[in-house]
Amino acid sequence: MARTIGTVTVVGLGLIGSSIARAVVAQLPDVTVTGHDASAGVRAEARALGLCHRIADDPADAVAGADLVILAVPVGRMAEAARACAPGLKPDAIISDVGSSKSGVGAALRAALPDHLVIPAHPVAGTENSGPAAGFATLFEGRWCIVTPAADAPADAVAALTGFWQALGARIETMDAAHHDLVLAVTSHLPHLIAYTIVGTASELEEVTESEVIKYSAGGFRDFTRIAASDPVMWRDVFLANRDAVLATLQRFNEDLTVLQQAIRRGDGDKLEAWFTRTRAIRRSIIAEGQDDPAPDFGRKH
Ligand SMILES: NC(=O)C1=CN([C@@H]2O[C@H](COP(=O)(O)OP(=O)(O)OC[C@H]3O[C@@H](n4cnc5c(N)ncnc54)[C@H](O)[C@@H]3O)[C@@H](O)[C@H]2O)C=CC1
Ligand SMILES: O=C(O)C(=O)Cc1ccc(O)cc1
Repeated sequence: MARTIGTVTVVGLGLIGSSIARAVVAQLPDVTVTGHDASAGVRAEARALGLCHRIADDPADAVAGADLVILAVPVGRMAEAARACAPGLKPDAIISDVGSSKSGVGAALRAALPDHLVIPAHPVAGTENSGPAAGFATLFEGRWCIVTPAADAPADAVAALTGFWQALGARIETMDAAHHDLVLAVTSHLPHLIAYTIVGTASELEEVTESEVIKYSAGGFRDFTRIAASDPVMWRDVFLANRDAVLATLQRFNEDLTVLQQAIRRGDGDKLEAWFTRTRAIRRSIIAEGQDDPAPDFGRKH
């Protein structure tokens, strides 16, 4: 018989956890959602916002009876969150997460819960904001959710988890955790590192006063400041967890940056123009395939 998910517990009620809770309430009227957060202040805020059917103070109590438990805490906190839930878990519960890196998180969760089924996942959707008030029910609509099951994960459980994310509006891709980490190092982690770098560099340049940074930040720099406002704890953990893939990607990036630096120094306009023509074609092909951001202004609206 196909697995059904009637009760879900979300552990960690920040941007992503609160968005899951809101989306379940909005999209899955037959599913009961319970929430827990280690912070008493966040639990109080979640209660005031009416995010879940129930908010539990104790993690083991929160997961009692849950068919699906989703850990939505920073990557470096996943294992301790799982251990705190362990005494209350149903033997056949599916344990999943939303962490931005997958190999290390999967290994940590399986080590923390050796007798339970762990199916890691990553909704590739978010904003630079954090906390329970920042979430919204439509966050996952039209966005990818990458699921990284172990090769021997039961098919009915994988289908139940992917069906859950599809019900929240997500598109599903299944891949190996190591491949996920390499892809996301390029498409998400490196861009965040570049944004953190460029905003820090600009503020440290003595001739550019802080007021000038603000005054002239209407262009591309403004987009970098949005990304560089992302949660420091979350991103510290992502870079520590996805160290190898980020360092490999950064090596390639530095080599390419040196090529462009050399072209500028040598006055090699052909090289620069050819490079920029190629990158423009990449952007245009992404748009032609309908792969561009379905909500381009989402970061500013919420
Ligand atoms: N922010 C984003 O755009 C995205 C984030 N992610 C991933 O989602 C996860 C959560 O990120 P956000 O929701 O943005 O963070 P957030 O900072 O908004 O929320 C995290 C929450 O986890 C709670 N928490 C920390 N340790 C805990 C523990 N041991 N037990 C219970 N609660 C605990 C915190 O009190 C906080 O309320 C991270 O793993 C991140 O990598 C995934 C996709 C997008
Ligand atoms: O705000 C942005 O531009 C993002 O890139 C959001 C984001 C952050 C982390 C993820 O793992 C997935 C999406």
